[in-house]
This record gives sequence, structure tokens and C-alpha cells, in this order.
Amino acid sequence: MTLPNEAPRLGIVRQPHSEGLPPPSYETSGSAGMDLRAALPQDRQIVLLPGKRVAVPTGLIFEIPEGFEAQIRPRSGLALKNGVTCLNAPGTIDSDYRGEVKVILVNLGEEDFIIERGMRVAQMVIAPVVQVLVEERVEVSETTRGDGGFGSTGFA
Ligand SMILES: O=c1ccn([C@H]2C[C@H](O)[C@@H](COP(=O)(O)OP(=O)(O)OP(=O)(O)O)O2)c(=O)[nH]1
Ligand SMILES: [Mg+2]
Repeated sequence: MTLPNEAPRLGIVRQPHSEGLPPPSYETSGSAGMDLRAALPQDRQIVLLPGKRVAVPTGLIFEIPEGFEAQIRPRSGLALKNGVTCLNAPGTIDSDYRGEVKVILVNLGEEDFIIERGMRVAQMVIAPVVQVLVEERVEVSETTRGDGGFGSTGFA
């Protein structure tokens, strides 16, 4: 898939344990996310027991363009088939983070879940971020909603 040359650029630096794994890429031309792979040693699996969580290494360090973030989100197939999801979804990768990106998975299913090298465990969406100035005020403007929330408009 080819993107225009002026598209924002995500820099990736590999750590040794991700050598040989395919880099993140869009699976289809309209994909919002790029899948992230588990950078485990060939001979090491993670057995994620029901109810347990783990930080899965990706072996990747990112340089996210300024003004963007990376969101780490679950894959729906793993969620539906195995009950495995990202515990902190969406995980936030700050543009100034220079450590290894990890995927925090939790097993909400009933069976053990085996994670192997190269498995696509989550997806990452690059999204624009707006940083705001915080202003302390005496009051906020009136609205029709006011302080109604948490189901105040009904459910049907
Ligand atoms: O799923 C995730 C979430 C975060 N991070 C890394 C990148 C992110 O920039 C950093 C901090 O994440 P966050 O702000 O969510 O965690 P925190 O608990 O607030 O830590 P900190 O005090 O370092 O901000 O940790 C990951 O590798 N994977
Ligand atoms: Mg933080």
C-alpha cells in the first residue's frame, strides 16, 4: 500500500528481540490501525492464565511525529474468540516516549491464552492530539444538559 510522500512519518527503532519480525503496517488500504507483534524469543511463550495480565514486548521504540499520539487498542478477534483485550485500552503512547512500547494484555476468558513470537496481539492507531491551556474560572457557561449525565437522557 502506498501513502502520499507528505504523510506524517512514524520512526521506529528496533531492539534486538524484534529483529526479523515484520514492521507494523496497515493490512488494508483503509485500515485505521497497524498490528503490533509480540517480540518474544522463539523458544519462549507466555501462558496468560484467566484473570491475569502481562506486558507484552514489541521490541520497538517509536518516534511519533509531534502533535500525534499512538493509541494501543485491542484486536476484536482476540476479544471475541479468547476474551483477551488491552487492559488499559486505549493505551497512550506519548510522542516524547523513547522506551520500548509494550502491550498490556488481560485474559478475561475462561481458557489459558498462549502468546508466541510474532503473534499480532494488538493494533495501534496514530491520532492527532490537541494540547490546551488550562484556565481557572469562577463559573462555567449554562447549558441545556447542565449537570445531567450518567443516563439522564434515558436509554430507549
Ligand atoms: O499500553 C501502553 C501504555 C503506555 N506505554 C508507555 C508509553 C507511554 O508514553 C508511557 C506512559 O504511559 P501512561 O501515561 O499511560 O502511563 P503512566 O502510568 O501515567 O506513566 P507515566 O507516569 O510514565 O506517564 O508508557 C506503553 O508502552 N504501553
Ligand atoms: Mg502518564
